[in-house]
Amino acid sequence: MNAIELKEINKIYRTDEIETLALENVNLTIEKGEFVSVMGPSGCGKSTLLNIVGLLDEPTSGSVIIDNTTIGKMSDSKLAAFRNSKLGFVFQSFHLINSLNVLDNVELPLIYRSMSASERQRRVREVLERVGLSHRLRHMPSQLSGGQCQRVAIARAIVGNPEIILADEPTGNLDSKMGAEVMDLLHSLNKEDGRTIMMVTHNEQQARQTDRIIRFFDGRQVQ
Ligand SMILES: Nc1ncnc2c1ncn2[C@@H]1O[C@H](COP(=O)(O)OP(=O)(O)OP(=O)(O)O)[C@@H](O)[C@H]1O
Repeated sequence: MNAIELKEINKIYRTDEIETLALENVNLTIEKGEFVSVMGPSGCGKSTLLNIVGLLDEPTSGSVIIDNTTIGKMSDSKLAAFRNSKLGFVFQSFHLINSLNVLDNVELPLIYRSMSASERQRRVREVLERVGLSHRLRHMPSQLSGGQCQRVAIARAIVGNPEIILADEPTGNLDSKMGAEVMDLLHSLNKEDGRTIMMVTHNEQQARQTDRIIRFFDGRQVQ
């Protein structure tokens, strides 16, 4: 079973003056339960790829298939609901809401689901326990270390129980010890919970610990 399939993906950014071919004929299959790294030099198209897989941007041509559903023309609300149920996002700079405490940040993806408040609270506490932050529920992001912020962000990414986690340089802003903790957590979400993970990274050592490295150069897959 495949979690992610890309077929003949091209992405061209057009402005008045220039056209940039950011992805060229990308074909990619990621199986359910795989942990894959995406590597390549700055500007080679990694973020563009992650945005397309994450349904945050559309390819210029080609097809995107997530969990056996071909993403065609869906209304914005259908697409948002699909994204919300299938995909969890983790970013380099955490993207937490600074004015909300840990509990409220993690609850956000559940707000639009038909779920009772008590069920939401139960689920939020469960995932915060999963990432080892049960003792920091009422802290604000500014009162947490970088590694803790990223663990809150991971809890938020998994609270809706998505099968796929997309991580864009998840340890890029962390020192090596905190980075290793975050990587351990991602590996356990993959091995123990069976989630598919696609991670962009510049860290060769972390990439080698994943099942497969996909390398890009100049918008093309090189192996
Ligand atoms: N909105 C945009 N408009 C025009 N060109 C863009 C846009 N976004 C990205 N590009 C171009 O597309 C190419 C791929 O960019 P992308 O951000 O995907 O690279 P990247 O591999 O993620 O780089 P980095 O490692 O530096 O984050 C680059 O040449 C970039 O300049």
